[in-house]
Amino acid sequence: MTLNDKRKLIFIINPAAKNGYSLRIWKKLSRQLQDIPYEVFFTEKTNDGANIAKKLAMKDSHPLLIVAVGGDGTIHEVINGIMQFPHVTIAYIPAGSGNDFARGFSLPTDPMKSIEFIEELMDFPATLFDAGTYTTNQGERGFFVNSIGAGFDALISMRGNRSKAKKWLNSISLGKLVYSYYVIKELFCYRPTTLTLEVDGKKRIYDKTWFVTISNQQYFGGGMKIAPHADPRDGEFNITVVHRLSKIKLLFIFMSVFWGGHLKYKEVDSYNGREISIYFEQPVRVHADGEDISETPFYVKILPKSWGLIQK
Ligand SMILES: Nc1ncnc2c1ncn2[C@@H]1O[C@H](COP(=O)(O)OP(=O)(O)OP(=O)(O)O)[C@@H](O)[C@H]1O
Repeated sequence: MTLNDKRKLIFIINPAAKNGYSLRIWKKLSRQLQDIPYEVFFTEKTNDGANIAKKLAMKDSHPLLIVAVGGDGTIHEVINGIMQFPHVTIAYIPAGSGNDFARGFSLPTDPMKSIEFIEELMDFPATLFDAGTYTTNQGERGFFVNSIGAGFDALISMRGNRSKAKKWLNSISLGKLVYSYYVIKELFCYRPTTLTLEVDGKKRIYDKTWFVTISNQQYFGGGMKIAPHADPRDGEFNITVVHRLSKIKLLFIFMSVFWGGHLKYKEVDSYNGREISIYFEQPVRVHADGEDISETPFYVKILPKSWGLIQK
């Protein structure tokens, strides 16, 4: 890279992530950045992260380093904005409640440590990672980098994200309690249904399915190791299906996901794939990187080494 090719540094900040923690972190970070030129943009509502990133990428063909500051929802939006713009590289400062992106891509979870290595490595070659692309029957399209999933987990994630209680529980660092509440509540109402997957041309049918998760990296749900064998650089997804089990056993297996112990149960199936169609007999909710997007059916495909991240 020549001097002219040095990346322009741009921050996109979600000031609302983790109930304002993100904005407090940014105030600290900006003091550290006093000698470096940069531009900064703040999101105001859902999807601003993607729209701001896309506008910047389209406007400027100079190499850009866009640093997302916020939670998993923020990095999800920013990456959606820059996919297919190879002159844009991504960096990330974790300032949300879940931190699955930081865990899954081996980034420090401490924002101050993150800014130090971003400053140090901002003009070095980026590491290229896989992403997934999805298309639903309703016509929604987009990208994901952590995981996409349908069924019980997507319903919990939608209920939790929309919950008003999450805001004030986040302010006392107990935001995750909201999800535990909805797990127990929905457990009594949820009706598992038949899932048909077509994975790289091969059909697989699962009756009484609770959920399917298609993972690019290991973590989801704020630190649960749903896909211990997923690797975001291997050109494949790791698929996890949980089916045919009682509510009590689901709770037990659910807890074992925190250390990846769920794979030993016969009701949990796990294998790799690149191109997958997902159909449930009764439509169920779908999340992409923990954000509610639509309902089934939908189709996903791996995009190997399709975006660059500054990584230590
Ligand atoms: N200024 C804003 N005010 C309110 N919501 C915003 C604002 N900017 C962005 N958002 C929305 O906030 C939502 C949550 O953001 P994000 O996921 O980054 O934080 P979080 O929920 O605290 O963290 P995590 O997803 O890691 O648990 C996103 O869906 C995003 O679209």
